Amino acid sequence: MTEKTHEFQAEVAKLLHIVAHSLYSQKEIFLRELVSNSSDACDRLRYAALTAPDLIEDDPDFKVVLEIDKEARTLTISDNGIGMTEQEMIDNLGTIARSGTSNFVKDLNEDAAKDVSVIGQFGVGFYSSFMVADKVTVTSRKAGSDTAHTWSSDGHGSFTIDTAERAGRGTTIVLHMKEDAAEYLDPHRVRSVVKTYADHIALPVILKATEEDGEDETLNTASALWTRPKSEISDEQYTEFYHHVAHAFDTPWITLHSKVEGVIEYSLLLFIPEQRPFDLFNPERSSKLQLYVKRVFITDECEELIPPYLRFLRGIVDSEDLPLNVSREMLQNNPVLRKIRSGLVKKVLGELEKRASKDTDGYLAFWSNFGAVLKEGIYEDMENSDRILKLARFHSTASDTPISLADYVSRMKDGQEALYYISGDDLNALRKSPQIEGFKAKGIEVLLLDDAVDNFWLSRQSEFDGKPFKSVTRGSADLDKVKSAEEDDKEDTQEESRNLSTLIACFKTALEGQVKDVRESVRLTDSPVCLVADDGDMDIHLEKMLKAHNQFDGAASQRIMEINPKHELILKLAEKLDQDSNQSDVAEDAALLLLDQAHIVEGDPISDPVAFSQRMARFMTSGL
Ligand SMILES: Nc1ncnc2c1ncn2[C@@H]1O[C@H](COP(=O)(O)OP(=O)(O)OP(=O)(O)O)[C@@H](O)[C@H]1O
Repeated sequence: MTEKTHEFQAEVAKLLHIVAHSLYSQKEIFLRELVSNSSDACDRLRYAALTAPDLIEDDPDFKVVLEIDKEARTLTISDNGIGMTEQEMIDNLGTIARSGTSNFVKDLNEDAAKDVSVIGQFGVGFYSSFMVADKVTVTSRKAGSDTAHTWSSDGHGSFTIDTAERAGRGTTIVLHMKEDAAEYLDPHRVRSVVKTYADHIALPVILKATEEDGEDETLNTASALWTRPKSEISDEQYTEFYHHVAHAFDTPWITLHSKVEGVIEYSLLLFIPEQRPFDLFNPERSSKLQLYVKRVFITDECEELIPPYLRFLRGIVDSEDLPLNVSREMLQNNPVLRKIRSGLVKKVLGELEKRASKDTDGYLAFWSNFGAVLKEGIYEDMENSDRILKLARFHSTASDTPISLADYVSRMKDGQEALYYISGDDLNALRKSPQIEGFKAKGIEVLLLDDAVDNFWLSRQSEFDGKPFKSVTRGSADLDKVKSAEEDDKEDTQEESRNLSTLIACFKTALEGQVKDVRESVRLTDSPVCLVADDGDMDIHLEKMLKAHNQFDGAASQRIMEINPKHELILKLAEKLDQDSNQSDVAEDAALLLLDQAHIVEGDPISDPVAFSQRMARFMTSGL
């Protein structure tokens, strides 16, 4: 066969340009990436060989071999893993296949990209070779096949594929080192890089002797990290293992390493990242936790291992009880896995509870990264919803930092019976909502729920600590039971409400068909009017959110317009009407203007902008 030339996918070409020109000082990570890929390739073959043992019969000892050739200026990384077919090389080494990653690269600007911790998140992986090499060849033979192919590229726009010879299965990568990367042709340097970044790799990483009479040297400990005693594992080794399993660059916030013994037996080494992975909100909500059985990697796509609301966890679980030849189908509804899953959930929630009380700042940072995901558990995991609710933190009118519901309850006023909240998607807008004015004036705290997921769990969880959740944009505000510091005197209120009855009647006529009712408000102090939902209707913001997600198919409920009985505008209008009943045209204009204004405050469109502006002009003219 003759050599065939292929163009890189546009995003790969862009990525390669960024990688080759990266100012990143830790170029040595290329070796970690390549050794890590080799180790993954061996893991995958070990798994495949459980059902097809002849795949590895001729060469059963998995290993990665490094070879330095100073004269040729090459560093070679070989493995006897699963290998790649011609098509797999084209796909894996010419495109970015992982979902979400491609778009991420497309939108990446070069300045941000110089920071490898940004590009590292989506796995620059194999392509990091071009940080140190100006030419890379990959020769691979798939296990079970007798043909091999060589992929070759200088990283500029295209690569070639040709047929090749390779003695056995596996992959060999030859890096032709750049002038400024000569240090990686020095055995000392290679040894130290492997020690630092790949000591946790569970198979031997061997450096071939450079001299005829020298001896090959195994550079790493070569046993699965989680099988070693905790006391023998340094923080750095944990972090490196985390980088390997999570394809991440940050330092884990929490590392959980333990062995569970009893009816079922398993080891776990779990991490909670410090930074939010870029694909956390992918619609699949899939977990990346790796499942091993007796040290053999089985899969990193096991939905049964951990619920989606803990999908930010990284790491491994190694079971002693599952059979080695467990198939993906057997993992579904498996009682052993169910027990492991429940154990993992308890362990993680327990650790989060500990941190929430001991490390408030760390916990709040965790919460801002992963809180919106963890909250999914409040409605998905009935068994643990109370625990998760206690772990949840929320913005509120009384605090600049998010608070717990226990904090909220401890600050409830005498006579206050509910936990009040307002939901929406813009925290700043929520803070300024007219519906919370009266609560603020009475010193009653209101939770500001600005995550879309809040509306979901609220539909399942009606109370906390025996007290109901109540939306401030729905139903009556029942603020009367709570006294503020300087409560207005009662007679005054009665006087004013008497004066408003004509105005309210006039407003009702003017807004017929547009609102369900017009009534006096106890929740307003500064704004003249606001809209609220009737007791039996859907909360305003919930309805809005469902509409935005095309999940609302009922007829929109009409709102109640509440008017502020102490607002100057309302009082003046009422006075005018009481003095001269011919002023009802003015009151009608005012009603329509105020309704439009209330819609604007809610961030909703107004039904007739032309009529609105004409009315506004009339009103302003009459005021001049
Ligand atoms: N030594 C190897 N043997 C077999 N397949 C390999 C080898 N190296 C790379 N691959 C294949 O190429 C793909 C792309 O590798 P690359 O390092 O770019 O990304 P990755 O390993 O999937 O993710 P990450 O970069 O985050 O580690 C791998 O998923 C794997 O399928």
